[in-house]
Amino acid sequence: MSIIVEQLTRRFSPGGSPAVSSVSFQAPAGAITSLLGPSGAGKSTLLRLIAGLEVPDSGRVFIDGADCTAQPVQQRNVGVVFQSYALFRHMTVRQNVAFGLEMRKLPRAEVEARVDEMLRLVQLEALGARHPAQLSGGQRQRVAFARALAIRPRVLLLDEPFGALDTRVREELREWLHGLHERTGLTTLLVTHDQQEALEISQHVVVLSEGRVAQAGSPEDIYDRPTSPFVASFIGGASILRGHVQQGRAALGSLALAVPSAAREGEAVHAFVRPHDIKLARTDEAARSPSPVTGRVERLKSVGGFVKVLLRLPSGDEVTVQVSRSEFDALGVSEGDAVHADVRSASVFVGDYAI
Ligand SMILES: Nc1ncnc2c1ncn2[C@@H]1O[C@H](COP(=O)(O)OP(=O)(O)OP(=O)(O)O)[C@@H](O)[C@H]1O
Repeated sequence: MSIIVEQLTRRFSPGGSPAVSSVSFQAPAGAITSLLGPSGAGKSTLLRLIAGLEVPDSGRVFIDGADCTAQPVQQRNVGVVFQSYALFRHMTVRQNVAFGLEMRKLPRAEVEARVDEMLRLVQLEALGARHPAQLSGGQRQRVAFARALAIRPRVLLLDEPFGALDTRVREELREWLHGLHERTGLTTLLVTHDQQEALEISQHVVVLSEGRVAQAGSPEDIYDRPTSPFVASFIGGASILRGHVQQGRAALGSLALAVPSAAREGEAVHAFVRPHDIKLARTDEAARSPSPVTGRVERLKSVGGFVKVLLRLPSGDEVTVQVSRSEFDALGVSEGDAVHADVRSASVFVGDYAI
């Protein structure tokens, strides 16, 4: 069941800027769609508008092709999971999962059968008699999923569901959610500010900035073909190079890159270069690189299996390059050394960089 949002706007104060401003997008049926953006971009407000927990000033929400803008939350039949577990502390896991079913006055036997099914689905069969306080954070969040899924929702709406958990549990649950989605096939909207999470888990990504859609597309589109400086800088930890159009190319220090077709001679340009899109080579191997730029290693930082190399280019720009530990060992450079930097890929935009 698809979710379609048309020109949705929500303003919290009459004169203020809208939290969500003329937002339109489609979440394809059966896919996980991420709503990705920095804090304050309007992600949660958008999710709440789709859930029916907020009323839009204008615009429409369609679930499975039907306009549900005027429907209250209970009638939309959506499953929602928030960052805070929002479990009832005085109830057992089973009672928590049964809650929505009892509200809907399902027969006792059916409630019990559905709770068993949900606990199996989230792999918590053995913990039904426990109270939330006796569970780990990850287990509590799985109970929240079981509760949301028990009502057989048409779509699943997730607001930073792993936001309160530590990195390792978060990564485990990301995998777990992937498996859960494969088993249920439910159309899912996931609010996250974590680009890694969005790129890894979803088939469709809607990037939001200041209440508007900055770009929507597949994770590959968003990562490889950012259409604005905002998306290029928000995704992928890129370094920025500044320069001008010279002889139809972006002259960025000693680099010359292709420019967008609209660029005029002499106009300011800037480029975003991702840390793994620069290949480093020793200066005595320069001949192998087609257009090498020589930079100086300012700082080296070892981070787990890779090394971050902070490079100062002759233009004065700084770029961060990421190399695997084994590549770095083979390179054999130290702070202060000169190295050749071969930029393999960059996103070039016309204008000065300003965010
Ligand atoms: N109930 C509210 N009353 C007034 N302003 C609100 C309310 N809810 C959200 N806002 C404002 O709307 C804007 C968008 O907030 P929202 O929570 O949707 O962003 P977000 O992208 O989810 O951010 P975060 O990741 O920090 O939760 C913010 O400026 C926020 O202060």
